[in-house]
Amino acid sequence: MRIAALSGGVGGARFLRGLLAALAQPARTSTRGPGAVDPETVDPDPVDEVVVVGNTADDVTLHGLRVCPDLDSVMYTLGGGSDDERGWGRAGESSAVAGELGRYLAAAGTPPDWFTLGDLDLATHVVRSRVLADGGTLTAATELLCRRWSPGVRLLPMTDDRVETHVVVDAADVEPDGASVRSPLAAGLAGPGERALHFQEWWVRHHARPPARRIAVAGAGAATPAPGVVEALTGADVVLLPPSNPVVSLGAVLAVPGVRAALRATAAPVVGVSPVVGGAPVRGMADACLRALGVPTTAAAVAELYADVLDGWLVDPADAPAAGGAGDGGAGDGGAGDGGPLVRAEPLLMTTPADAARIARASLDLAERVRTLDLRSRRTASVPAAHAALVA
Ligand SMILES: O=c1nc2n(C[C@H](O)[C@H](O)[C@H](O)CO)c3cc(O)ccc3cc-2c(=O)[nH]1
Repeated sequence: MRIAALSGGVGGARFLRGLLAALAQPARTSTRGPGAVDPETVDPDPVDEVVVVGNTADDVTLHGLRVCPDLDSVMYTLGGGSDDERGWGRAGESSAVAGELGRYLAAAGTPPDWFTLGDLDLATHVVRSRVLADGGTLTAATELLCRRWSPGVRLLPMTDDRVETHVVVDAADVEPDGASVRSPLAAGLAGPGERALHFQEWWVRHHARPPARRIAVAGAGAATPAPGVVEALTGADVVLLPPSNPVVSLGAVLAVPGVRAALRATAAPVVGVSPVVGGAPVRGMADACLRALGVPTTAAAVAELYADVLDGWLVDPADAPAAGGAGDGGAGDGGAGDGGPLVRAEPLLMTTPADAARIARASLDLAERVRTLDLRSRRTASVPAAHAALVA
């Protein structure tokens, strides 16, 4: 079995860690007792490969280094080197270089005090930037970095082209200063009385507080999928959409037209896990991003963003009555309507690795159920307008 997944940062990475744990366990419990494995209970369809297509629209160039937060979150988390408490970067990190950089740049009047690159993490960005400066691709850099981490998946950037999410805000809400990110991709995004902020500046520096008038995944419209991405999605037996941010993470991956086209074309069941539980994002500030698109923070509204690609939708029991879609009458099934994906309920708060493994197993079970039913006709023919509007 070949599994392909799209991913953002921490939410996607933790789901994927659960997926690998679930795949490492026998599918059913032996009748001979805990720990024993009956030959007939071993999963008859072993997993050949898991390919992860990572979001690169959060990427930012700082101090001349290309930083790829979402690819790194997946790589560190699956490679056992992430700082799980903080949610990003390396475990056991220090910040001596950042401190010294701060002293140099404060003297120049441009303190970069809102985005910290740790000492260990810096090595990752140096290696990546060196590959890129030598004319290599982000795919090649990612492959090289993953050789050190052995994440247990094939990690691919969504594209080798430069794509960056920018958030257009009211100019009166944010004063420009020397610590702002400058990016050539911001050109032309802001109209009169507006300012385009690099996503990291809006998210990390301003905590997503300045209301977003628009969110633009700049460069996506002209970008092509990185080598292997289309093949992984069209050749997969199952495609999973983890509980990542549906706008700036999975929305950005799907903003690359060839990626969305591959998902629309794949014969594999596409199953998503809701990032919204009880009307609130499970982590991060996804509600601020959804608001910019005019989309309510509900599991049903997020499913609508994926309506042209989604066959199965895992929601929390708290959201099941309102989740829409089609139920199949199975245990834990929360759907009721006629159209849309097959909806199933499963507690989605991912507090422990065991929760992540259980949720991943439930998503694979739902994919299996989708496979036995003919649900592809429930997908919509056109790309949902709110997601289409992200492409710039
Ligand atoms: O809130 C922060 N998030 C930081 N993040 C997290 C991050 O940029 C965002 O949370 C994600 O991009 C959103 O998915 C980093 C990620 C990296 O890979 C490398 C460095 C950082 C630094 C910060 C930081 O200083 N503050």
